Amino acid sequence: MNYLDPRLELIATARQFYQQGWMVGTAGNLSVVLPDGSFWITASGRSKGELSLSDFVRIYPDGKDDSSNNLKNNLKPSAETAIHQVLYTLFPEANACYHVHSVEANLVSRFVTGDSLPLPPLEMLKGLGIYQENPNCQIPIFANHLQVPKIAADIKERFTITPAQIPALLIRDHGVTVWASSPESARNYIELVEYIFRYMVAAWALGRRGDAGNDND
Ligand SMILES: CSC[C@@H](O)[C@@H](O)C(=O)COP(=O)(O)O
Ligand SMILES: [Zn+2]
Repeated sequence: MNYLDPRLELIATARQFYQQGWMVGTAGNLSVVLPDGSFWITASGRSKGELSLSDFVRIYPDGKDDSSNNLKNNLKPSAETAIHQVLYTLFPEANACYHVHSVEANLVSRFVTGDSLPLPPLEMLKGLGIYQENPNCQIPIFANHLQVPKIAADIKERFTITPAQIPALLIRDHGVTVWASSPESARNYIELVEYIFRYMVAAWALGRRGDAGNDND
Protein backbone atom coordinates (compact mmCIF):
# COMPACT_ATOMS: atom_id res chain seq x y z
CA MET A 1 0.00 0.00 0.00
CA ASN A 2 1.36 3.44 -0.95
CA TYR A 3 0.19 6.16 1.41
CA LEU A 4 0.31 9.89 0.64
CA ASP A 5 1.58 10.57 4.14
CA PRO A 6 4.05 7.86 5.29
CA ARG A 7 2.80 8.25 8.87
CA LEU A 8 -0.42 6.52 7.74
CA GLU A 9 1.58 3.44 6.84
CA LEU A 10 3.28 3.47 10.26
CA ILE A 11 -0.09 3.84 12.00
CA ALA A 12 -1.51 0.85 10.10
CA THR A 13 1.60 -1.24 10.72
CA ALA A 14 1.71 -0.38 14.44
CA ARG A 15 -1.92 -1.45 14.76
CA GLN A 16 -1.15 -4.73 13.01
CA PHE A 17 1.92 -5.36 15.21
CA TYR A 18 -0.10 -4.40 18.30
CA GLN A 19 -2.71 -7.01 17.34
CA GLN A 20 0.06 -9.59 16.95
CA GLY A 21 1.19 -8.84 20.51
CA TRP A 22 4.48 -7.31 19.37
CA MET A 23 3.73 -3.70 20.37
CA VAL A 24 1.56 -4.07 23.44
CA GLY A 25 0.94 -0.98 25.53
CA THR A 26 3.47 1.62 24.49
CA ALA A 27 6.17 -0.87 23.45
CA GLY A 28 8.16 -0.42 20.27
CA ASN A 29 8.78 2.45 17.87
CA LEU A 30 8.63 2.96 14.10
CA SER A 31 10.27 5.55 11.87
CA VAL A 32 10.29 6.47 8.18
CA VAL A 33 12.66 8.74 6.26
CA LEU A 34 11.36 11.66 4.15
CA PRO A 35 12.88 12.98 0.90
CA ASP A 36 14.68 15.84 2.71
CA GLY A 37 16.55 13.37 4.94
CA SER A 38 14.43 14.07 8.04
CA PHE A 39 12.39 11.25 9.55
CA TRP A 40 9.09 10.76 11.33
CA ILE A 41 9.31 8.66 14.49
CA THR A 42 6.58 7.60 16.88
CA ALA A 43 6.35 9.91 19.88
CA SER A 44 7.41 8.42 23.19
CA GLY A 45 4.90 6.64 25.38
CA ARG A 46 2.01 6.46 22.92
CA SER A 47 -0.23 3.42 22.76
CA LYS A 48 0.90 1.71 19.55
CA GLY A 49 -2.50 0.16 18.88
CA GLU A 50 -4.19 3.53 18.46
CA LEU A 51 -1.73 6.01 16.97
CA SER A 52 -2.91 9.07 15.10
CA LEU A 53 -1.09 11.54 12.83
CA SER A 54 -0.31 13.75 15.81
CA ASP A 55 1.60 10.96 17.60
CA PHE A 56 4.82 11.49 15.64
CA VAL A 57 7.90 13.67 16.00
CA ARG A 58 9.94 14.85 13.04
CA ILE A 59 13.72 14.58 13.48
CA TYR A 60 15.84 16.67 11.12
CA PRO A 61 19.20 15.65 9.64
CA ASP A 62 21.05 17.81 12.21
CA GLY A 63 19.39 15.71 14.95
CA LYS A 64 17.06 18.51 16.05
CA ASP A 65 13.28 18.29 16.35
CA ASP A 66 10.60 20.97 16.24
CA SER A 67 10.91 21.53 19.97
CA SER A 68 8.48 24.44 20.45
CA ASN A 69 5.71 22.58 18.60
CA ASN A 70 6.53 19.37 20.46
CA LEU A 71 6.48 21.16 23.82
CA LYS A 72 3.13 22.73 22.96
CA ASN A 73 1.66 19.37 21.98
CA ASN A 74 3.31 17.42 24.77
CA LEU A 75 5.30 15.31 22.32
CA LYS A 76 8.65 13.72 23.04
CA PRO A 77 10.61 11.74 20.46
CA SER A 78 10.79 8.01 21.09
CA ALA A 79 13.21 7.12 23.87
CA GLU A 80 14.98 4.98 21.26
CA THR A 81 15.48 7.71 18.66
CA ALA A 82 19.27 7.42 19.06
CA ILE A 83 19.10 3.82 17.78
CA HIS A 84 17.13 4.85 14.69
CA GLN A 85 19.58 7.71 14.07
CA VAL A 86 22.63 5.47 14.28
CA LEU A 87 21.08 2.87 11.95
CA TYR A 88 20.22 5.54 9.35
CA THR A 89 23.82 6.80 9.58
CA LEU A 90 25.32 3.32 9.26
CA PHE A 91 22.96 2.23 6.47
CA PRO A 92 22.25 5.25 4.22
CA GLU A 93 20.06 3.09 1.96
CA ALA A 94 17.65 2.51 4.86
CA ASN A 95 14.40 4.49 4.76
CA ALA A 96 12.51 2.76 7.55
CA CYS A 97 13.42 1.39 10.95
CA TYR A 98 11.02 -0.72 13.03
CA HIS A 99 11.43 -1.93 16.61
CA VAL A 100 9.05 -4.33 18.41
CA HIS A 101 8.94 -6.30 21.65
CA SER A 102 7.74 -9.89 21.30
CA VAL A 103 7.84 -12.64 23.92
CA GLU A 104 9.75 -14.85 21.45
CA ALA A 105 12.44 -12.23 20.74
CA ASN A 106 13.10 -12.02 24.46
CA LEU A 107 13.15 -15.81 24.93
CA VAL A 108 15.61 -16.42 22.08
CA SER A 109 17.85 -13.59 23.26
CA ARG A 110 18.56 -15.86 26.27
CA PHE A 111 19.29 -18.99 24.19
CA VAL A 112 22.96 -17.94 24.13
CA THR A 113 25.12 -16.04 26.58
CA GLY A 114 27.32 -14.53 23.85
CA ASP A 115 26.72 -11.57 21.60
CA SER A 116 25.21 -13.34 18.59
CA LEU A 117 22.50 -15.91 18.06
CA PRO A 118 22.78 -18.59 15.33
CA LEU A 119 19.61 -18.80 13.27
CA PRO A 120 18.21 -22.05 11.85
CA PRO A 121 18.79 -22.52 8.09
CA LEU A 122 15.15 -21.84 7.21
CA GLU A 123 13.91 -20.86 3.76
CA MET A 124 12.61 -17.66 5.40
CA LEU A 125 16.20 -16.35 5.55
CA LYS A 126 15.97 -15.64 1.82
CA GLY A 127 13.48 -12.90 2.67
CA LEU A 128 16.26 -11.31 4.72
CA GLY A 129 18.73 -11.50 1.82
CA ILE A 130 20.53 -14.76 2.71
CA TYR A 131 20.86 -16.93 -0.40
CA GLN A 132 23.10 -19.84 0.65
CA GLU A 133 22.71 -23.62 0.54
CA ASN A 134 23.00 -24.25 4.29
CA PRO A 135 23.46 -20.77 5.69
CA ASN A 136 25.39 -20.06 8.85
CA CYS A 137 23.53 -16.91 9.76
CA GLN A 138 23.73 -15.10 13.06
CA ILE A 139 21.77 -12.19 14.45
CA PRO A 140 23.81 -9.85 16.68
CA ILE A 141 22.71 -9.37 20.28
CA PHE A 142 23.32 -6.13 22.17
CA ALA A 143 23.10 -5.53 25.91
CA ASN A 144 20.03 -3.61 27.07
CA HIS A 145 21.59 -0.60 28.78
CA LEU A 146 19.32 1.77 30.68
CA GLN A 147 20.95 4.62 28.77
CA VAL A 148 19.74 4.17 25.19
CA PRO A 149 22.62 6.23 23.67
CA LYS A 150 24.96 3.57 25.09
CA ILE A 151 23.08 0.89 23.11
CA ALA A 152 23.33 3.12 20.02
CA ALA A 153 27.08 3.56 20.57
CA ASP A 154 27.53 -0.21 20.89
CA ILE A 155 25.63 -0.72 17.61
CA LYS A 156 27.77 1.87 15.86
CA GLU A 157 31.01 0.38 17.17
CA ARG A 158 30.12 -3.21 16.29
CA PHE A 159 28.69 -2.60 12.81
CA THR A 160 31.58 -0.31 11.90
CA ILE A 161 33.94 -3.25 12.48
CA THR A 162 31.71 -6.23 11.61
CA PRO A 163 29.06 -5.78 8.90
CA ALA A 164 25.58 -7.05 9.68
CA GLN A 165 24.65 -10.31 7.89
CA ILE A 166 20.96 -9.47 7.97
CA PRO A 167 19.20 -6.12 8.49
CA ALA A 168 18.19 -6.96 12.04
CA LEU A 169 19.53 -6.88 15.58
CA LEU A 170 18.37 -8.10 18.97
CA ILE A 171 18.61 -6.22 22.25
CA ARG A 172 18.69 -8.84 25.00
CA ASP A 173 15.51 -9.03 27.13
CA HIS A 174 14.10 -6.14 25.11
CA GLY A 175 13.22 -6.73 21.45
CA VAL A 176 14.22 -6.74 17.81
CA THR A 177 15.00 -3.84 15.45
CA VAL A 178 15.12 -3.98 11.64
CA TRP A 179 16.05 -1.43 8.97
CA ALA A 180 15.02 -1.49 5.32
CA SER A 181 14.85 0.53 2.13
CA SER A 182 11.08 0.98 2.49
CA PRO A 183 8.37 0.70 5.15
CA GLU A 184 6.92 -2.32 3.29
CA SER A 185 10.26 -4.14 3.48
CA ALA A 186 10.69 -3.23 7.15
CA ARG A 187 7.26 -4.75 7.89
CA ASN A 188 8.25 -7.90 6.01
CA TYR A 189 11.55 -8.12 7.88
CA ILE A 190 9.80 -7.87 11.25
CA GLU A 191 7.35 -10.61 10.21
CA LEU A 192 10.20 -12.83 8.97
CA VAL A 193 12.42 -12.50 12.04
CA GLU A 194 9.44 -13.00 14.31
CA TYR A 195 8.55 -16.20 12.39
CA ILE A 196 12.13 -17.43 12.86
CA PHE A 197 12.02 -16.64 16.60
CA ARG A 198 8.66 -18.46 16.94
CA TYR A 199 10.15 -21.46 15.15
CA MET A 200 13.17 -21.44 17.49
CA VAL A 201 11.00 -21.30 20.60
CA ALA A 202 8.73 -24.08 19.26
CA ALA A 203 11.76 -26.24 18.37
CA TRP A 204 13.21 -25.64 21.83
CA ALA A 205 9.88 -26.63 23.45
CA LEU A 206 9.96 -29.87 21.44
CA GLY A 207 13.42 -30.58 22.83
CA ARG A 208 15.11 -29.90 19.52
CA ARG A 209 17.77 -27.38 18.75
CA GLY A 210 16.21 -24.26 17.34
CA ASP A 211 19.49 -22.96 15.97
CA ALA A 212 21.66 -23.74 12.97
CA GLY A 213 22.78 -27.14 14.28
CA ASN A 214 21.43 -30.32 12.71
CA ASP A 215 20.03 -33.30 14.56
CA ASN A 216 23.24 -35.34 14.22
CA ASP A 217 25.54 -33.16 16.27
C1 LIG B 1 6.77 -0.61 27.40
S1 LIG B 1 8.07 0.50 27.76
C2 LIG B 1 9.14 0.28 26.41
C3 LIG B 1 10.12 1.41 26.23
O1 LIG B 1 10.98 1.51 27.32
C4 LIG B 1 10.91 1.22 24.95
O2 LIG B 1 11.68 0.05 24.98
C5 LIG B 1 10.05 1.21 23.74
O3 LIG B 1 10.17 0.35 22.88
C6 LIG B 1 9.06 2.28 23.53
O4 LIG B 1 9.59 3.52 23.90
P1 LIG B 1 9.03 4.85 23.23
O5 LIG B 1 9.75 5.96 23.96
O6 LIG B 1 7.54 4.87 23.44
O7 LIG B 1 9.37 4.76 21.77
ZN1 LIG C 1 11.95 -0.89 23.00
